[in-house]
Amino acid sequence: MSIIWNLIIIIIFVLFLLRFILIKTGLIYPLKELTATIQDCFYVHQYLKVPEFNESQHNLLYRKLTLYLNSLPSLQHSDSINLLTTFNNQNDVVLSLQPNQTIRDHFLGSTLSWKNQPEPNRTHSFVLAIRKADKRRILRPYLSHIHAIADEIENQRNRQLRLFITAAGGNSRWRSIPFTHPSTFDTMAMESDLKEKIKSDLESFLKAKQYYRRIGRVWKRSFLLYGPSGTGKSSFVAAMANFLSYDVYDVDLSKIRCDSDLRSLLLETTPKSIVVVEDLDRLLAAEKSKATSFLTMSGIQNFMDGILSTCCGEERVMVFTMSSKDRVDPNLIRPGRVDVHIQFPLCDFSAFKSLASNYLGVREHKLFPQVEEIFRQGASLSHSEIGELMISNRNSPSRAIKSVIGALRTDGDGRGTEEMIQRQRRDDVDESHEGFGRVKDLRRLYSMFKLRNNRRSRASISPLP
Ligand SMILES: Nc1ncnc2c1ncn2[C@@H]1O[C@H](COP(=O)(O)OP(=O)(O)OP(=O)(O)O)[C@@H](O)[C@H]1O
Ligand SMILES: [Mg+2]
Repeated sequence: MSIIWNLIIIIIFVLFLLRFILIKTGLIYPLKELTATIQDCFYVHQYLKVPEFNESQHNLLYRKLTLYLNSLPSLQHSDSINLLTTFNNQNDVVLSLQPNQTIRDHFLGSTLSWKNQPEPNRTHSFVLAIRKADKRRILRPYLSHIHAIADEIENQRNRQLRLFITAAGGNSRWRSIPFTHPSTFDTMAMESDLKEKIKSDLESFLKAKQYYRRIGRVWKRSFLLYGPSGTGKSSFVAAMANFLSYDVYDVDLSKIRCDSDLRSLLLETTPKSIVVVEDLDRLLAAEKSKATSFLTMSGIQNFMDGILSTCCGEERVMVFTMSSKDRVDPNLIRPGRVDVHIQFPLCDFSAFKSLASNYLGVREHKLFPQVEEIFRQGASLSHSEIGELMISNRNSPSRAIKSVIGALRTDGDGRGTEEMIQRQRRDDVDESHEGFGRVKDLRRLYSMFKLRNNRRSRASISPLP
């Protein structure tokens, strides 16, 4: 009896070992193929051909089939496949069947196989082998399934992001233009840990529909980006939109007359979008000073809570930017209303190196130790100021870095700050006719003064519980 038990244990062990080896070496896939081919021998098949051309015209079904078959997970296990990039998006690598390659698919419990068959006139056809017994039951639903999946892939690929802006005149309508901002998380000069945290926060948000439903919360995530002017808050919003493939709705509160205007604007936004309110602190201060404003604090809070958005779909990200958290009512940015606070500090040495690598293509330079020393002494400028110097001297990295050193030095002993203030004053005159221009510039001046005292603040993300 014990011999039989030992034998059983040995057989189980050998089977496990064999399975492990097959999986590790990838031999499991050709083996599965072989079993499926042997099984197929016991069925009678019908062959249906989908040619690339219908007389001289492109066959639409062939095109959709190409998209569908290239998306099948089983394609990844094939011995050899073509790797292609699409015209629209060069980062989008697609797999494709090679001539005479066969791929299996499973649908409603049936196994089907497709062969990419070259034709004599340099065109191709896909040939479907379907079991005769299954044809009546599955052929129609299978073709509809192929159409649906191909359409979905096509929509995803062709999706052109749009930027919606509040139309002038206060009639609460959005106007949209293609959103082509090139900013991505890769081009943002900020701490890499912070970037990774934000990316994984956004990724886990995307997957959390059921979770939000279960805990009874609106499926949205709110971010507060705060920091001095030119430190990348707006670029970061664009990077988020590109990362998530979301449209951007830029809410200009100065054009909103009352709470109901704000409500109807929000109701007109679509799911999978980022709703942005820039310079919230400045706008709130301006609203307060207005003699007659029908936009109330509770209206703004309801808007931020996104309660209204539940009736027209969820999956929204809301972003508020401001120069400093200190000047707004803490209740406005309390946990639950704003989930993640991200600080955008002035440029430090590590951000300078990212900018130099991005704008000038230099990762190391003999002037870097000098730059580091100046940063260590407390000098700093905004990313946009340093970026501008680099762009205007992009043909000579040494000149660019020297001009940054010069700007940091002048700023360090105070002359730069004065110069910048003068420059701001000139801008002030130019912009003062534009509603909030003066308030914005005063804010910029304020950040220039702060610049001298508070250079070395580090980037931080503070997710609220
Ligand atoms: N962290 C950064 N990384 C890379 N580029 C940056 C960064 N910060 C700013 N820039 C560059 O500086 C310019 C201005 O940045 P941006 O408009 O995003 O700043 P901001 O914080 O929104 O300023 P403001 O508060 O005045 O609106 C952009 O062209 C951007 O390319
Ligand atoms: Mg901005």
